[in-house]
Amino acid sequence: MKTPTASSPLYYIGLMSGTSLDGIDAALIAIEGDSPPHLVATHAEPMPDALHHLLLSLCHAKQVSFAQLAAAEHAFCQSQAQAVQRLLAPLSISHAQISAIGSHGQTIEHAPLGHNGGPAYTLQMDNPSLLAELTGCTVVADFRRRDLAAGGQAAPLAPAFHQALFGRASAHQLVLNLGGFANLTWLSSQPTDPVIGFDTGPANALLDGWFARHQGGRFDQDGSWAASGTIDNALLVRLLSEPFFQQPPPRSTGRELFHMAWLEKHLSGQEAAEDVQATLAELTAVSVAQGITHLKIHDGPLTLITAGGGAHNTYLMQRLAYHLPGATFTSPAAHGWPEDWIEAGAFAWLAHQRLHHLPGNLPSVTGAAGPRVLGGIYAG
Ligand SMILES: Nc1ncnc2c1ncn2[C@@H]1O[C@H](COP(=O)(O)OP(=O)(O)OP(=O)(O)O)[C@@H](O)[C@H]1O
Ligand SMILES: CC(=O)N[C@H]1[C@@H]2OC[C@@H](O2)[C@@H](O)[C@@H]1O[C@H](C)C(=O)O
Repeated sequence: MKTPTASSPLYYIGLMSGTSLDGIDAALIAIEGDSPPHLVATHAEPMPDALHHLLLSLCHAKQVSFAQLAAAEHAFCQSQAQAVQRLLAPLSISHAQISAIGSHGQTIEHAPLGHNGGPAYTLQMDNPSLLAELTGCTVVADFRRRDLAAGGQAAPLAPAFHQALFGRASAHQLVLNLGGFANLTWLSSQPTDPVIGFDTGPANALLDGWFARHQGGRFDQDGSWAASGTIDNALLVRLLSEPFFQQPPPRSTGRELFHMAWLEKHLSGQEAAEDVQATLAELTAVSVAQGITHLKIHDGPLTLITAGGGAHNTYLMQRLAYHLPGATFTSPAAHGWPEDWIEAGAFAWLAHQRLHHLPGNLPSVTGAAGPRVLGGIYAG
């Protein structure tokens, strides 16, 4: 196994298609010596409408045929291969120089506590064998299930990567990812303190779903439709009564709990659609602020590195600032990592960890019995 040195970096590609189902993010990273991973190039492969709707329907399907699953998996893998092709095409780095692709796969369902008394499971649709065949690269995949097997939540996994990227600063770091769901990572200024990380609740998944239903289109640009509404406090209280928001970490969640039917259950039917959108943004802002309060930070002024697509939602960011008075919001771009690329970068880094037999999880975050080497290798 090659070891990275300052003169010969190792290259990895991370492929992430998150719970927003907006597209496949491809990030090429370089690992040189002991330095934090470096972002070299990126490509966002848009999710074709047909695939977006197919995956969304699978996430909420009560019954699925094997043929439907196979069709979705095949189309998804073709898009992944396309993403790799388009990422590398303008570069002087060839497929042969890629140590491995880290493929997250598409989360279809996540039930780390099991369902109705059944075993814990987390399901990422993926076809790493086909991806290895289509790209000629070694693929590392199935990152979550080893943590689950060790009694962990299998999510969030990004906190370990946040530590690799930002953990050397002398001051504390608080990283907020606003994806389909939101998660927080706390890196203390004392490197010996355990990393804390957990999902705070829904973010873009519900905002996108309500927007698509009432306005058409994929998402509420800059949160302008939400900003045109009024927060419905009674609705907010009903939404926040969901026990998940009171659950102590380790905790993770997804579309199996927070879906459109969950929202509808709490609606009186009298609400204006834009008021619901404003209230959903408020739900994200309040649940993140409550998550931060739960951390009881006494480590200097609060500084947040905000990442994920929700960091572009101006209205949501204004509501977060309102609920976190005195906090400073920074972009990870200051560390060379623009907000949209951290998660894809995380799965590239996890592939490196796997090839070097290094742990990928943080038991202090997921609750697993111990550090574990995550993922399986599919030779190129
Ligand atoms: N300019 C913008 N205004 C409002 N929302 C935006 C904007 N840009 C991106 N978004 C939101 O970000 C979402 C995509 O975010 P991201 O790529 O972080 O999600 P994800 O990869 O599915 O995340 P995760 O895996 O963490 O759930 C879009 O679906 C949209 O809701
Ligand atoms: C099961 C799953 O796919 N979870 C995602 C989701 O999207 C955000 C949040 O919920 C986080 O827990 C996780 O993704 C990131 C990459 C993580 O594991 O850190």
